[in-house]
Amino acid sequence: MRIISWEEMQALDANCLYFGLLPLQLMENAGAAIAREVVASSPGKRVAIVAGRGNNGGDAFVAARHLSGYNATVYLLGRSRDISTEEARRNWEILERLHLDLREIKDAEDLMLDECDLIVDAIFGTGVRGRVSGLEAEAIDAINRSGKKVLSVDIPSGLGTNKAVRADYVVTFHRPKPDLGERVIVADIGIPPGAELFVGPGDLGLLKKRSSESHKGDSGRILVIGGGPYTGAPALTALAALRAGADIVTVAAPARAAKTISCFSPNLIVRELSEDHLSANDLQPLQDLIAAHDVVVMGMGLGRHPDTRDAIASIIPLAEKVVIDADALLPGLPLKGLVTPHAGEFQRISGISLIDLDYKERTELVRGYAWERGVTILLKGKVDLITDGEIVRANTTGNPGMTVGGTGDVLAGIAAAFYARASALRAASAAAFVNGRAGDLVYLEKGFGMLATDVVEMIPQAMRF
Ligand SMILES: NC(=O)C1=CN([C@@H]2O[C@H](COP(=O)(O)OP(=O)(O)OC[C@H]3O[C@@H](n4cnc5c(N)ncnc54)[C@H](O)[C@@H]3O)[C@@H](O)[C@H]2O)[C@@H](O)CC1
Ligand SMILES: [K+]
Repeated sequence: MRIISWEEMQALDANCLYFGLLPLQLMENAGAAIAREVVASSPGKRVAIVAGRGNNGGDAFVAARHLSGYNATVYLLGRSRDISTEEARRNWEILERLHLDLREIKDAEDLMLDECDLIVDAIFGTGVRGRVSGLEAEAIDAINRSGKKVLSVDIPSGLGTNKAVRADYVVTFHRPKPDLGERVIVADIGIPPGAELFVGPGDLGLLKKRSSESHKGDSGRILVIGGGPYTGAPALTALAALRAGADIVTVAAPARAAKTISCFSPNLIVRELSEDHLSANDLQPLQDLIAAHDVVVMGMGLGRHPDTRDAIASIIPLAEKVVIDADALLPGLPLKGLVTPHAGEFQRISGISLIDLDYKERTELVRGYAWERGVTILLKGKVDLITDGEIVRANTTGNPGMTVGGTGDVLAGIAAAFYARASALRAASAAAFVNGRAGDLVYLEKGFGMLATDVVEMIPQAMRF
């Protein structure tokens, strides 16, 4: 089973909530799973549950309720009025009303661990931060000194800090996590595969955060190489990248197009290339520009001049991170980074037709192609498909109004901005979600009268939750 990182698990939790799977439901399943393991492994009927005031404790409150027939005592470290989450509080209150054996303790000496057959450790889960001291540290020491069998809920409490529980085994939820040691039981808590497949707001949390001390350029410098016969497309990409949080966006465009692009917005920095189409003559200045940016996004509005094809072939290998879109999607060219075709463009580069195939068949073909070429593909469609050849994600935001010209250019800009802050797979997943959601928000106001520029303006709102 694939190990999931803690931050991925947090993102998954956020997506579960977005899809309507409430934390209280997951907590019920988590607590029931803990109780099942207690029944399966406890040497006797006396169980001491040592709980903190967060959701890790909440899982254990649920477990206590499921342990009828057991002699369970719940020790809450601190006061019940300091329980920090709604879900944990609600479960505590049920236990209170039903008169289970509950003890709110101020001192670790009040833990009667000698009397039990098994300790359930639910002091901290993934929410532990900083140093552990005071009552919690003393309780961890008491558990470690007890000589009793210890079952930790989700993780050994305090793992990764100055003080941690030494667990005999850990019941963790949904998937194995890193650093849990050898005796780990993975409990299903009712998160279906779709919650991992479909992109949601949790994926935005996987982009590297902007820190409060960040400097100009820290959040991404994006170079758009586009324009020629068309000028609107690269401008949309550039503006979308800015709205998605990039610090600096430069558009490098053929001479005449560059002049028009400059007129679209004073926010754009535009560099003029030498001719009226991209050609090998511009490789030197482009090489310098590429080195000065984190991500290159190219193809929008470039046209099909034969010189342009050769120039694209030379540029792609120069960029460390590149988003390849539109007119840069040509057969026989090198591929790298993130490739963003619709089904027709996918056929053009790969020779693979996706027409009349069902979702599964399409997914397998696209995943296989991404694997073979060593790239991440964002296949745009009614349901967007994102894959790096191993992991497959899907996005369902967006609406038929988005068939208006330019929304693909917007998506490429968002993807480039996010790519500066994450892997191609994470960037493409979050970008597909945000682009579609921005379109959905515009649709509420403007219906099918939406323009790609409206979608650009809605990006910041689509990123807020
Ligand atoms: N959807 C979800 O998020 C799910 C979460 N679940 C459980 O929720 C846990 C995470 O819950 P929480 O985020 O509430 O966090 P925790 O329960 O791990 O801990 C947070 C609590 O500890 C306190 N705390 C943190 N660091 C401290 C320190 N160094 N010293 C003293 N107190 C400290 C916080 O103020 C807060 O009260 C998971 O490990 C798992 O057990 C499960 O219910 C399943 C679903
Ligand atoms: K724990």
